[in-house]
Amino acid sequence: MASVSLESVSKNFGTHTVIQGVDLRINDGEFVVFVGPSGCGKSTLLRIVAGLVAASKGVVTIGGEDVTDVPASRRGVAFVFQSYALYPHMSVARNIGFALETLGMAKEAISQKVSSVARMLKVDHLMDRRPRELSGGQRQRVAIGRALVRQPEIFLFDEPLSNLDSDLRMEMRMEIAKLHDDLKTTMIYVTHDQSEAMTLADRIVVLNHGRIEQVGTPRELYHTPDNRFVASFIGSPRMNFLAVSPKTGADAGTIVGPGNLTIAMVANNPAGPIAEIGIRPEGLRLVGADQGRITCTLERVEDLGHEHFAYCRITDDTVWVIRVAKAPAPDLIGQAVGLDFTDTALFAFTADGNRVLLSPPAAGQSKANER
Ligand SMILES: Nc1ncnc2c1ncn2[C@@H]1O[C@H](COP(=O)(O)OP(=O)(O)OP(=O)(O)O)[C@@H](O)[C@H]1O
Repeated sequence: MASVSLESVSKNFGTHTVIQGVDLRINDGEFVVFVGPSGCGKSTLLRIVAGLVAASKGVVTIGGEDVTDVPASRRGVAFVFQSYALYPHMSVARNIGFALETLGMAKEAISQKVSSVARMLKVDHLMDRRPRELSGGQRQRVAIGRALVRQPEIFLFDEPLSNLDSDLRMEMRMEIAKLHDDLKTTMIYVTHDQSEAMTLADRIVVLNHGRIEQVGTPRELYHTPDNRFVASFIGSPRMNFLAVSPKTGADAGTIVGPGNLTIAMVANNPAGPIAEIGIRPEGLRLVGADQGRITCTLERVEDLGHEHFAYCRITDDTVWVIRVAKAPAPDLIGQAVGLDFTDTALFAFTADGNRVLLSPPAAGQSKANER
């Protein structure tokens, strides 16, 4: 096991800066997931840790040792790619054991290690097959087996499950979580998939334009995002937002918005005026037109079986999504409805996207339950 630290790491490809001054410490045995929009630099950052891409600036440390100039093969890391990258002409057994062959390990020892890894990953009945004779899930298990057999200090996964269908993804996700529980090896994992990030990670790193927006546990990011970017990125369906105007003068201490919305707030917030509020789909309740705190038009309902999503138009360019347990009556579509919520469900943001508190935290309240 090993810790990883990145200090002021940047990467340029020509004039294009892809990673900008990243500082990050990953603890021994931790499972850290990188998320962020396409092209934000997740894979590049992972490759910098692996040594497959050289940082333009900064220092990479693994297990306390500066490895910035150490080649990938001597960093004690194993990489699992989205594309599996198996050797097509080799059997499953040779694919898994090949790295040990190149190290010059004795045949008998390789065979024992390969068998034990193959049993663990449930591919021991496929040892003589070639990769083309395997399903996507089986190929990914072999790719993980190939990494596992080397007993690396750190596992790096770059979207390992994105070629699999949703059932297999779920199954493999549970197996990767179990692997981490059993081995307790440091793992860094890149994904586009929210549920993978939320369920696998000890901590999630949210990247945007090559910078870290926030690092935290899945719960911290969901309940106490630092800014609008993280608030909108974490959560599916995403948080609802609405532009609002804080009142001044005699009415200071209230925000007003469309649909007769009025919200009490701290007057003269030191971080700057509140420009936008946010609320998650489960923080809203659909009620009668004149019973809610905001009036809107019910436009559409999606039925997912166990839950429903109602889409309500608040203004010409704002539609909110509400998670409802029971589908509203079909004749309500196109009609005015009300939305109710408590202030504790609200998030507030300044015009430059920083999150601010609507009311001062109660004495002794921690960041984890701050809203
Ligand atoms: N070898 C390279 N040469 C030039 N530009 C590159 C190279 N590798 C990556 N990039 C650019 O760096 C940026 C970040 O790419 P990267 O693959 O790290 O993003 P990502 O967040 O993993 O994206 P995705 O989620 O789409 O896989 C992109 O703009 C990409 O085009």
